[in-house]
Amino acid sequence: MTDDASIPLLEAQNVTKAFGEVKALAGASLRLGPGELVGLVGADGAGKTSLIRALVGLIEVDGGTVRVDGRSWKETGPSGREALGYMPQQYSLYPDLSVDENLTFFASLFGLKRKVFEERREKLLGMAQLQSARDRPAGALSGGMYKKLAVACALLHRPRALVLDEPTNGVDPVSRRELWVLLYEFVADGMGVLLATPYMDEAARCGRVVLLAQGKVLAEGEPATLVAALAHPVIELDVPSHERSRVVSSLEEHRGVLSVTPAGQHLRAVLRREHADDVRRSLRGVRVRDARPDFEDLYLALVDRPQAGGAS
Ligand SMILES: Nc1ncnc2c1ncn2[C@@H]1O[C@H](COP(=O)(O)OP(=O)(O)OP(=O)(O)O)[C@@H](O)[C@H]1O
Repeated sequence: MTDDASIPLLEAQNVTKAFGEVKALAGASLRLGPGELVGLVGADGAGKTSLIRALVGLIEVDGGTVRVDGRSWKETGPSGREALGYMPQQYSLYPDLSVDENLTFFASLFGLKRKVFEERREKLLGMAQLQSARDRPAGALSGGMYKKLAVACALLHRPRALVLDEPTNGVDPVSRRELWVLLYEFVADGMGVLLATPYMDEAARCGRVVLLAQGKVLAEGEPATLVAALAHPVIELDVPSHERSRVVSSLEEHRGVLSVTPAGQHLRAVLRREHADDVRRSLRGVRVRDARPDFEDLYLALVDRPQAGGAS
């Protein structure tokens, strides 16, 4: 890999990919630079895995271009992979091998010299807080420890870019936080990290997000900037539980409502700006207050009724 910071580590431009009749990617673009933490956000089936697979050279695209460090996969050949650490959604470690043995196995795939490997192993075990579990079979680790070991294996060869497909799926909140602390450390060291996530709170923690729906990018930018640009008001409603389903149905049918979601004891709704007064009038008898928009509001406003737009 070159050290030219102006060249993205990974870049997809107008990528299309169909599986039979299904258009998984319909002109998606994304770039990842050094020291960036980019979140690829979208619902199930939005095309996140397909875009990631295209970026890491596992599937050939039908149209558009994919570049790793400024070169196509054809140009780099397998050497392009050395630049990347990749953790797919179903990451397979060897369940009967211990933590140490799994690391040893993956190090051998990358042809690491013994001394180099031993140094990196200790550092990674320390970062992932797995030292005390090093002799435990991978199959006996908790979900979070397993994921951290998988990340450690993906980092053994010191990639400049790390690509993670839904890394915190099925991970408890404490391990999730530990994983995030690790990711921030990598990014602070100059690594580019691309992570696919269906979780809005995780998306909001990324430096930049790319919102994907039906294989297309709906919006891209810094989460706080995107939220600030949401042109539609958000309200919270106090609705007694026996009234909830009726109020939800009537809101969902209203053309002025972009999304309705339960929020603890309340309901939360994003209103189309031009119909906001109309919606409020229709809620006579319900206690309504203005709410501060968050990333989930933005996402739902864009994805639920994408024709409405919302963030520029
Ligand atoms: N190998 C494949 N063969 C057929 N269809 C596929 C294949 N891979 C993906 N698809 C389809 O392409 C679309 C996008 O799938 P993809 O896995 O990229 O989405 P995703 O956003 O990663 O979803 P998830 O979070 O559920 O993994 C889906 O409709 C999916 O069924």
